[in-house]
Amino acid sequence: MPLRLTWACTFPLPRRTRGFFPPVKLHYHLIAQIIRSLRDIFVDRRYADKVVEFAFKKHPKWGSRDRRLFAESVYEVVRHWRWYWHLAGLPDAEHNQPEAITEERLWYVWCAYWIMAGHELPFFDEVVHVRRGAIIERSKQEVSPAIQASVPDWMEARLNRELGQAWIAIRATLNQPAEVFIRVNTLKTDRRSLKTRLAQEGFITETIQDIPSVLHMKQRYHVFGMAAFKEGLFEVQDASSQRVAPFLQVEPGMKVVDACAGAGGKTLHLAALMQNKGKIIALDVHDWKLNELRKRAGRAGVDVAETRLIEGTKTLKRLTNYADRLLLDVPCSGMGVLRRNPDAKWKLSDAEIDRLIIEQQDILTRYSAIVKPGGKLVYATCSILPSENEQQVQKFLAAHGAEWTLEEELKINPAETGHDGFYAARLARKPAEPTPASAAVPTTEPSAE
Ligand SMILES: C[S@@+](CC[C@H](N)C(=O)[O-])C[C@H]1O[C@@H](n2cnc3c(N)ncnc32)[C@H](O)[C@@H]1O
Repeated sequence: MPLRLTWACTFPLPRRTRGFFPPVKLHYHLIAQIIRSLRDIFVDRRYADKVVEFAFKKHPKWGSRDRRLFAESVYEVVRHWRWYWHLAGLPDAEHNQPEAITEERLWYVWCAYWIMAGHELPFFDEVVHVRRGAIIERSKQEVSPAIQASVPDWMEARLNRELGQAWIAIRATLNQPAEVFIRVNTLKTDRRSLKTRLAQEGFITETIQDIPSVLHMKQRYHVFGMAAFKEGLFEVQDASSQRVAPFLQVEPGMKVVDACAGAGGKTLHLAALMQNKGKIIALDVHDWKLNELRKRAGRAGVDVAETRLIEGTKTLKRLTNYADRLLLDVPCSGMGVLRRNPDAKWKLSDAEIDRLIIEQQDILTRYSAIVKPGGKLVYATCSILPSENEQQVQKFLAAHGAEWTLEEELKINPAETGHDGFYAARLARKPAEPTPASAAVPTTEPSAE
C-alpha cells in the first residue's frame, strides 16, 4: 500500500519566471494523477491537451494552484521527455516504446523532472529507491543534442537537413512553454474596451504593436472560465495565427471559402474582418470540428459562416470558380506549434510528414479551382519545414504558373518572434479573358445539395 502523504514544497515555475512563490502542499493524489495522465499520453497515445482537460473535469475541486501545478508538470515532462527519461537512468532506445513505459518508470521520470526543477522528493513509496545524486550526476554528462533537447533522432536529422543552423535557435524556442494570446472579437468589442474590462476584472493584458487584434495575457488565467470569453468578446488564438486571416485580404461582402476550417479559429477571424457581411463557406472533412465551429460562431455573433462537410468530390466541384478568396489552412506536421503541442514530437514520424506533404499538394492543386478568376488564395501551415511550405508553393507554381502568381509570403520564425511558427503564401489567379468561356463562371450561390 503506497504511503499517501502530503508534502509541503515550492511550486515548479517555468525556468524563465521561477522566483518567489508561496509553498503549496503536494498531495499524493495530484502526483498520482500526473503519472496516470503521462501514461495516457505515452502509452495510450492520447493528445496531451485532451488528457489535461479530462483531468480538470475529473477533479473539479482542484484550486487554481493545483490545476497549474498539474498542467505545468505534465507539459514540462512531455516537453523534455527524452531528457528526463535519460536522467532517470532508463535506456534511451526505449523512450518512445509504449510497452516499455511502465508505471514504475513514469514515477522515475517524474522524479527526474521534480529534482531538476529544484525540489526535494516527497516520501512516497513509489520514489523511495530514486537516488537524487545519480540524477544530478547524469545531468552533467555529455549526451547527443537530440537527447539534451528532447527531440526524436529522425526529427533532429530532418530539421538539420531542412533548416541547417537555424534549427538550433528554433529548437530552443520550441522547448519553452507557450504563452497565451487572445484575439479581440471586433464584432462585439474593440481592443481598448476589452483590455480595460479585463483589467477591471483583475486580468492583465498587453497589446502587440503590429497585430491589431491581439492581447497578450500576462499570466496563465483560466481564460475559458472568464465572463468576457463566455460573452464572445474574445477567442484564444496565438499571435502568429492571427496574422493569417488578414493576409487573405478579405473585404465585407466577399464570397470566401475556408476549406480546412476545423473548429473555425480563422473562420471567425475572417468574419470579423468582413464585418459580418458577405459569405464564408467553412469546409472540413470532420463533422465534429464543424459542430464546434457552429458553437463558437454563435458565441462570437458570426452570422456569415455556413458549414459544409466534405463528403466527396461533389462538395468541391459545386464550388468551382465560386470564391473571391480561399483559405487553405492545410493539415500539417505542427512543427511550428510544438510549444503548444509538445506531445506531437512523440507522435509524429518522418513517414507521416511525407504523407502530409503529398496531401497538402493534393489539397492545393484540387481546391485552387474554388477561386474564381481574379480571386486569391492563401496556403498556410503551422509548420517551419520548407518541404511543407515554400517548396509546396513552388511545386504548385511550376505546374500552374500560367494561371497563378505568388503575391507574397509570410514566414514566421518562432525564434525571432517568440510566437508560433507559421507560413502563409498568397497566390492570385489570373483574371478571366473576356471570351464567351467566362460566361461559365457562376454568379449565383452554389447549392449545398
Ligand atoms: C490546421 S487544421 C485547421 C485549423 C483551422 N483552420 C483553425 O484556424 O482553427 C487543418 C484542418 O484540415 C482538415 N482537413 C484534413 N484533410 C482535409 C481535406 N482533405 N479537406 C479539407 N479539410 C481537411 C482537418 O480536419 C483540420 O481541421
